[in-house]
Amino acid sequence: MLELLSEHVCFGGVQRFYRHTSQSTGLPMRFGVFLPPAAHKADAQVPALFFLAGLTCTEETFMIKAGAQRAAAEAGMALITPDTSPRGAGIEGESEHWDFGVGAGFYLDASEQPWASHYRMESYIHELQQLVVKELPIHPRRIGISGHSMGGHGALTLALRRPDIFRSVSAFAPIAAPSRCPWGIKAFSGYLGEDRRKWAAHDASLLMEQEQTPFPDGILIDQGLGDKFLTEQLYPEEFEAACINARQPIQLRRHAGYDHGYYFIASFIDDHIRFHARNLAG
Ligand SMILES: N[C@@H](CCC(=O)N[C@@H](CS)C(=O)NCC(=O)O)C(=O)O
Repeated sequence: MLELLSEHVCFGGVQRFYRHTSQSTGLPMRFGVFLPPAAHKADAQVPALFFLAGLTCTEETFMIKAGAQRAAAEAGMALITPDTSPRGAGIEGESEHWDFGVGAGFYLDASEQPWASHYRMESYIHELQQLVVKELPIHPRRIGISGHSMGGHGALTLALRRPDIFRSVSAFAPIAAPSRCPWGIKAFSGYLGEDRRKWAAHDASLLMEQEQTPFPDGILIDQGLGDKFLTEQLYPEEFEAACINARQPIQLRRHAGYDHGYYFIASFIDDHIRFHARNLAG
């Protein structure tokens, strides 16, 4: 059951925000949807791009800051923006850190208490995918996924774990080797415990080592070279090397001067929308 929170006409399509009760997290969750003009036609089923945002963000951040709606309207593509964590779980200290807990769900299902009951963001994204396909004019199999930073980690890992659902994948400045960076180590220790075998199932570079070209149309990653988190937290070169070993086509574009923020994302989002539109056309 979807509760419409707001609706705005945008580039001939419509920007909406919804709330619903999630079985996966056991809590009310919010998400954003942009439907392009092509979705207004009778019996329309448009392709959709899930965009997973990064640490401290909400379902609104990408919709407000990336300026993606113009290209999505032109490409006839829906945009779906989930929140970045459950909210209101009532776990002591869940809002104390900006890189763990609220706003930092890392798109995985926690196995450790007190997080395991509500912090189930991987299951939630799958629940949301099924919900939007059922309730909105979205094609059930033409679904792509992208994301930024923690959301780039989410996009790469969810796509690698379920390439049958997410048929096209890209990322901006992803946390590409979380098992070896401070953000990833903190999140994986807290949500998954200390057994590093569990971590490997949620680490894009380690997952890619076990793969054989899951995305023959390629993976697109953009990375700003002025990104203050690049050296300590992101490691896109590790994911690139794993792709080359697995014969997975990858385009890792390195952009001089661009930082980690949404001015960088806004500069290249149109390329990502067109990349996914091409991959999901068939
Ligand atoms: N609060 C952090 C930064 C958090 C941050 O940069 N978040 C990124 C994702 S990892 C983001 O998209 N923030 C929202 C924005 O830039 O509008 C700091 O103090 O360095």
